[in-house]
Amino acid sequence: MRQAFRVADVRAAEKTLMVTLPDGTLMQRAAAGLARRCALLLTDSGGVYGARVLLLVGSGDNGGDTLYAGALLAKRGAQVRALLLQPERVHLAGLAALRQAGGFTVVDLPTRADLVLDGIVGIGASGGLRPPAAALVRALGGLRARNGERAPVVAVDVPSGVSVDTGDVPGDAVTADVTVTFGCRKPAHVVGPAAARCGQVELVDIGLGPVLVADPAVRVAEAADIAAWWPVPGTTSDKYTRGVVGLATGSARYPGAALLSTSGALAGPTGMVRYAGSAHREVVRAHPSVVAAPKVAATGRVQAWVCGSGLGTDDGARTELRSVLATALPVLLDADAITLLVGGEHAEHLRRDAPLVLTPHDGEFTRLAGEAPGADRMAAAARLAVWTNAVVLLKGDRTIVATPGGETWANPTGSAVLATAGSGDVLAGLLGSLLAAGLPPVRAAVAAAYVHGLAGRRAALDGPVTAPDVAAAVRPVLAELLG
Ligand SMILES: NC(=O)C1=CN([C@@H]2O[C@H](COP(=O)(O)OP(=O)(O)OC[C@H]3O[C@@H](n4cnc5c(N)ncnc54)[C@H](OP(=O)(O)O)[C@@H]3O)[C@@H](O)[C@H]2O)[C@@H](O)CC1
Ligand SMILES: Nc1ncnc2c1ncn2[C@@H]1O[C@H](COP(=O)(O)OP(=O)(O)O)[C@@H](O)[C@H]1O
Repeated sequence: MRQAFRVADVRAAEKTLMVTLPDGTLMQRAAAGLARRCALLLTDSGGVYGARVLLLVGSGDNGGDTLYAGALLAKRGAQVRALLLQPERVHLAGLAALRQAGGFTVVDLPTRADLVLDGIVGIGASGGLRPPAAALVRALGGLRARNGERAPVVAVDVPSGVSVDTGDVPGDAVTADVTVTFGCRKPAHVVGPAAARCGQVELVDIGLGPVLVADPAVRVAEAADIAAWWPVPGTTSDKYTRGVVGLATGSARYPGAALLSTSGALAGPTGMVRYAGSAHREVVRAHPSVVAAPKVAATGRVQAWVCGSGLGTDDGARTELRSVLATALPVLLDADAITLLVGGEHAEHLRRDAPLVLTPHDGEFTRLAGEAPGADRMAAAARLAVWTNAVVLLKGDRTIVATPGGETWANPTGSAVLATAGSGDVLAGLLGSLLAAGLPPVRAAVAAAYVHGLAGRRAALDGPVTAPDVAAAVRPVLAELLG
């Protein structure tokens, strides 16, 4: 598992560490790691010696890191130029080091650079980039490297222009090929549109770890976590002990949602899938292993329910939702079931002891919460989790999972190809299967989003992706993940 920390917690850790270290030590560590990564990039694209390196230098310590890293590259023979955003407030020792190593300053953006280091702002930024910095960022696209392509950009700590604690991108911002960050990841590296601006994120150890005692702002699961959590059958398992998931999904209007949620559930770890709803005949025809009935009330025992995908919002749908919420089982509410919660009609059922998981997209979130997720998606998901006492999976490019207890996760495997009708139904079925197999709801949500994202990526290898392709790709993804 990876973790990302808020700026205030990083600052506190830095302060603790600085007490025991000579001045400037952390900046030297940061700059050394940064220069190492830049040298590797340049080596891959024709060598460090003679390469043209452009430093964009703001007036804070982020600019200081950049100048020292530039000095190290200049010592290795790179032609290093620094464009200072506020020359009167530049990090003086950093500039002296650069000059001493043979680098110098320029006042205009050159037309050629083999590598650009973005040291305009780091974690000290507040608000969107100010006009001079924003104009510079806009002009970067015109820079060409020695191979004639767009000049590669390394962001120092974070791409300038992103909101570090929320992952929002409020205006112009750098789009980096690589982001070299120091001490720990920050939320902007893993959530929101900022994450996509970072390119490959590389962490330089500056010794912050032991003094970073705060809870992480957000966690990110890795393949090993998912493999360790994913339930697998043992020698004594039978179809019931593996868990049975119930699906109250689909309707006469949306029979496809029934089929897709079933496909998702069948790819999960349970030993049986029971379907309850008007599409019961279609479901059994397509998936003979499913045990189907027309209603929740007529369905045999299950260990968790998925309700809502394509269910509709009529009285029949209301009845099914009520039946599911009245059980003492874990319940996942998706799509129309979330819409049915609006107005508080089912409020008394939400105060249940058994786990509840909600999987809204932005529209459903807005309907239920009364406001859009906005710029801070982590905070928005966390608020809804507390308000509903549910684990909330807020869908998107970096799907967020938030618990009522304050834990937040960001999914790293998302892919825009998942933005296709019915892929959420597949996710709901898969997540429900994990719940029924006994996984704690937060792990079920994190694992389902992770595998669903990988399935989207895998399906995309064969061309344009539809929801059935995503469901079909879950199995090969799991085969690889679980070895
Ligand atoms: N923490 C650690 O462990 C370590 C941290 N390290 C490094 O320190 C960095 C943080 O440095 P920092 O605190 O000096 O802030 P930084 O990001 O350079 O920004 C401040 C400058 O930006 C300006 N500015 C602000 N907002 C702006 C905007 N919207 N648009 C334009 N300008 C804006 C602001 O101007 P002012 O508001 O003062 O007018 C001020 O001049 C961190 O990211 C990492 O690289 C490493 O050296 C080692 C260990
Ligand atoms: N731009 C995007 N990038 C990555 N994933 C996305 C994007 N847009 C949607 N998704 C994912 O696709 C799925 C869509 O779910 P949903 O909106 O419920 O679709 P449907 O209701 O049609 O099944 C979710 O898992 C969501 O996270």
